[in-house]
Amino acid sequence: MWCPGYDVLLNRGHTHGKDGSYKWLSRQKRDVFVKQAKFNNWRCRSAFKLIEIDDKHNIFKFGDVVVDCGASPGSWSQVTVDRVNATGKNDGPVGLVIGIDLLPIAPLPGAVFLDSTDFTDPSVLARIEKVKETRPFQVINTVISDMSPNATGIKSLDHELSTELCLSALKFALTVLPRGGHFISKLLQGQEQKRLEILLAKFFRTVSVFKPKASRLDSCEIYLVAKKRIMK
Ligand SMILES: C[S@@+](CC[C@H](N)C(=O)[O-])C[C@H]1O[C@@H](n2cnc3c(N)ncnc32)[C@H](O)[C@@H]1O
Repeated sequence: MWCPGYDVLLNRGHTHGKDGSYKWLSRQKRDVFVKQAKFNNWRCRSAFKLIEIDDKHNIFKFGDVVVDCGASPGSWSQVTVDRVNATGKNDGPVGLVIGIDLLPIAPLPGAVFLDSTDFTDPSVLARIEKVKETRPFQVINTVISDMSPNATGIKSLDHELSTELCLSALKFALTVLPRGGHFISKLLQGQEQKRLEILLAKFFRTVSVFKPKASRLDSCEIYLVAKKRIMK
């Protein structure tokens, strides 16, 4: 999905004050993805990561049901709602996004949010099943997870905590996904990455590692993209 300014990755890093003097901008202010997210009404810059992932890997289809783990403030859910709903056709397929997060999430048409909810809580599956009472659906086509642990700053520990979140999303995905379903998860890189890739390859036809341009270069996050669930 192209949007104005999207390809402009470099910024000068400074602006001029009223008196013509140089003023250095904070990283947030000179970040083109932050500006572009505001322009496009995405709730945060993370939206562009999912846009890149889906543009490259063709994950979402009209009518899909997607579970978004770690959904707050909701930009991945916004992108997903856009991509699973046929636009301009009243009789087009209607998709659904079910977002879960520890934090509150502002309502979004096309999505149902279970906020203030720990995704690792065993009751989550039952709560998602309950969504069917108000928004009936047949299957969950894709599970996406952008869950991040509270960073400790200790790289190996952050990796361990991120691996646990990735594994809990995978366990859920393997419980709910039908043959052909897809799974995307953030991972803070570290020694378990290869083992996770090997594990994913047992359950999905293709597994790739993706670092979106919108992901900060100094961040050790990558995304594992596992396509087409295999049923043995
Ligand atoms: C990077 S943010 C997600 C941003 C989101 N993808 C978006 O585009 O708006 C990571 C989120 O993971 C959530 N999270 C971390 N651990 C979680 C858990 N155990 N259960 C639910 N959410 C969790 C955090 O609360 C945080 O909101």
